[in-house]
Amino acid sequence: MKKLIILCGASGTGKTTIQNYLLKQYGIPRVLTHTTRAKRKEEKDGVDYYFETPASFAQKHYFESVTYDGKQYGSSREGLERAWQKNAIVSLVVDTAGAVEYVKRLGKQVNVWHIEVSDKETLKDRLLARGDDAQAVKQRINSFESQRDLQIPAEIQNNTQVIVNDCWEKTTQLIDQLIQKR
Ligand SMILES: Nc1ncnc2c1ncn2[C@@H]1O[C@H](COP(=O)(O)OP(=O)(O)OP(=O)(O)O)[C@@H](O)[C@H]1O
Ligand SMILES: Nc1nc2c(ncn2[C@@H]2O[C@H](COP(=O)(O)O)[C@@H](O)[C@H]2O)c(=O)[nH]1
Repeated sequence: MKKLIILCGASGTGKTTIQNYLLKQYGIPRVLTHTTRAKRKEEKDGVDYYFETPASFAQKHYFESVTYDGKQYGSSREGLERAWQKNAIVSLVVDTAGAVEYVKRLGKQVNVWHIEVSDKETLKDRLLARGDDAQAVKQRINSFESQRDLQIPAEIQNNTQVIVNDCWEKTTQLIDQLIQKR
């Protein structure tokens, strides 16, 4: 059965870093999604996201879409199928609302990993270290969506794997165990 690993959690917890590790270490492809937010330094269209204008975003058909920190994000069935053509296990980074939607619609094909940190204060430092603008970091950390995503939604609590990403070495040890168990 084709499988989808969903990575969710608050901003700065390390979802994208883990997604990149899965790609590099295990060849697990990423499902690309669409957004209207501005590109960050180093990000590339068609590699990190499909970057859209509000008009081009509105023309696409999405499996699910959300507004997060004032910007639009959406994932498509085509994006998922494209990744599944490369490999039977793929990964997708979405917010917790997206995770709930995928579990509702794809059931046992989905494994949700909720990425957390023990000390919320480290999130701001991580986003600043990533090169994000200080004002944008403040807004992002305080956004309703990032605060909400610190917790696992009740609907998916029983079948979500928690990964506490405080120490990268411990995180990779746990991920290696989870992948090898499969
Ligand atoms: N275990 C860790 N220890 C220290 N820094 C880390 C760790 N994991 C990730 N980081 C760093 O934290 C920053 C944020 O990580 P990342 O971009 O993966 O977070 P994210 O959850 O995808 O955030 P967002 O939702 O805002 O896109 C990056 O600079 C990354 O290198
Ligand atoms: N529900 C969805 N959430 C998505 C999608 N693409 C990304 N995201 C989530 O948005 C926030 C912000 O992302 P960022 O790259 O601007 O930091 C983060 O939680 C992502 O997981 C999507 O298609 N659907």
